[in-house]
Amino acid sequence: MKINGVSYRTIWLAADGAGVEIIDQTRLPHEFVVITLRSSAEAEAAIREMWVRGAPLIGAAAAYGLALAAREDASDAGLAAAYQRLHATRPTAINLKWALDEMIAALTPLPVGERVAAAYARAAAICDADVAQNAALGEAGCAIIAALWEKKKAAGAERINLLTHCNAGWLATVDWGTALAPVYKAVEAGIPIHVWVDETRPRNQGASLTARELNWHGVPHTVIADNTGGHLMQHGMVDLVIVGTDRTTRDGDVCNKIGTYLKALAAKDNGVPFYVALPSPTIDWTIADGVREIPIEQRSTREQTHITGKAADGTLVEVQLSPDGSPAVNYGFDVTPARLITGLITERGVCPASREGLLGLFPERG
Ligand SMILES: CSC[C@H]1O[C@H](OP(=O)(O)O)[C@H](O)[C@@H]1O
Repeated sequence: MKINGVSYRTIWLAADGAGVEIIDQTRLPHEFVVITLRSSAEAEAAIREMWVRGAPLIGAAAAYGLALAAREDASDAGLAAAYQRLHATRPTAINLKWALDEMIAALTPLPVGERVAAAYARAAAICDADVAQNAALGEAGCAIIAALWEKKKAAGAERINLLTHCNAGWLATVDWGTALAPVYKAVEAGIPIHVWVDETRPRNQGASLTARELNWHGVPHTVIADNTGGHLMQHGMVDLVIVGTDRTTRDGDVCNKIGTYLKALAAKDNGVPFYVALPSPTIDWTIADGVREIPIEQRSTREQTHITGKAADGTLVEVQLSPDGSPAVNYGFDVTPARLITGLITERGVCPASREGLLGLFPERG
């Protein structure tokens, strides 16, 4: 995507062909800082501390993390140890395990001396595939928006109002994004679209990252408190919802940022179409029941009790929100059952949130 006219991905190979460069998303929206990862330990930290985040980008970062690990020790044991360290960074996004499995499958058949070059090549291919998949799902989602716009335009509407939760934009992937890819494609198609941006407590990925993206891209948007969406839906101010996902089961249950389930309930109650956008590496074909089988990350309660923002003098400051001694709990994700989902938007098209729907698009998984 473009930032002030300059094209960026979220992760790329450094000019020296060894380091891996990322945008430090903990510094956004107020500071744009690029970090060069030079070790597998730094790649682990980047994922664990959410310098990079978002399921597809976590996968891409893990892939390059294993390439950095291969430079350190390309033996079977060395790669296996790095796999475990990277896999342990965050538990929910299945893209992490998917990417690590892809890397191991590509490297272990090779002589040790060929593994570093192959690792960087496979990591680059994983990134390129993510970009292509998200562009394709963006087109599929844009068709949904376009059809809805035709109806709304005929009824006299001036724009399409879309609500999204958290950040499932290009900052959550290598490029294009998932939930926001259809928005960018709709903007390219000249459809007047406005985005309601859930701030998404506690880390505020919506307010700090989705708003940042849409601001850079010139897409009309409004940041709202997480609890506002239901009210907007009751008053006909939301035409559709598109969110991302960190892991979707073979039966269509969707794990996404905490609060997604509540938006889906409100959408169902108000007859608002609720779509989930995902590239296929986000599908966990090994599980069916998302509520019971998907591990939900719990993060530091400091993310809940404190917040960081820009002070009047432009410096970034952290302040405490709740009183000393008041306990907090910080669940990172929840699961939206398939019954609440209108459709899944994938790189192969749109399908119902069901085993039959997914197998219709991915028959090789049958
Ligand atoms: C396209 S994946 C985006 C997905 O990832 C976010 O989680 P986190 O920021 O904690 O990595 C959130 O669940 C988004 O929907």
